[in-house]
Amino acid sequence: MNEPAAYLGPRGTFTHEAAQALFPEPHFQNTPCDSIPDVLTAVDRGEFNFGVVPVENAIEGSVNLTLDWLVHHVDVRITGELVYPITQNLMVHPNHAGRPLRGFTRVVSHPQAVAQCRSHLRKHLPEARVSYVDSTAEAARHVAAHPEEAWVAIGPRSAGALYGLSILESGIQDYPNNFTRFIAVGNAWDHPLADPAGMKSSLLVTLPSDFPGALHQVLASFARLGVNLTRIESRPTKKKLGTYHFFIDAEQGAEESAIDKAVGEVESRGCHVRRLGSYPCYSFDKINGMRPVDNGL
Ligand SMILES: O=C(O)C(=O)C[C@]1(C(=O)O)C=C[C@@H](O)C=C1
Repeated sequence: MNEPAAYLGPRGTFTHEAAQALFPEPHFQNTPCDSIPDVLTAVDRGEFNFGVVPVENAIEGSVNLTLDWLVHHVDVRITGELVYPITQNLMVHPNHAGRPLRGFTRVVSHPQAVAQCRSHLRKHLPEARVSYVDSTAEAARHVAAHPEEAWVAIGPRSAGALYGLSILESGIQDYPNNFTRFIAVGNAWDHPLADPAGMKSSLLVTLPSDFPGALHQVLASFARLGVNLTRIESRPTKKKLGTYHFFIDAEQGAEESAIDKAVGEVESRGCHVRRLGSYPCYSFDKINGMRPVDNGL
């Protein structure tokens, strides 16, 4: 059928790997976009039925660009989630593979990837300047395109293989349990390979005004109805300093209507609640025992 699914590209990003797990080829055709806003906007406009973007990392936390774009620029449904293992690698043009680490002048990567390796970089590449690009695979492509420069890219092994880089070091993230949560957006689809580990609902809650206990009351409604919240994240409304939207992820338990009841209560207190989607959650190791995608390289 070859249904196209958009992902944060170019080929070889972690998001590409996540997209391949969520939307396996040949049934789907994973198609790169240049940035997270491009993926979300293309899905919002109906140019793609499906899209995949990162939303949270175990070390660095939220991918704010994804959260903000979901709130302010598009109206797309979250339709699935994948928690995927992240191994960061230091990769260089083969011309420089024998150079000592301190001889490299520039580190190129996505801000999330750099942040996941901050101590490692301070220790081993203290003099190198950092240049940020829109994805780790873009960083690999950039380093490959400048063989005359002593630059390193941080990113997945698959990007290194795709753009002809040598791996100098693997697993350079500062903490071992590095995972990123990716979301699928757009239309619902049946994942052909796996049973989900569970179901979640994502909600965007905006308080009517700031008064003592406002957020407490919201959380109390979920607690009273026995709804387990797995995440709460605030982002500025961008309208006034000190005002926030709250992203709340709620586990869908046995009592299916509990979330609806909690949302009803919260709305009756004057809060605005936008439902971002109810969706199945996949964990990479549980997708039919698959190992991390190697992009067939
Ligand atoms: O640049 C990539 O490879 C991406 O897929 C983006 C991204 C992110 O934004 O979090 C995805 C996973 C890793 O946490 C690092 C970067």
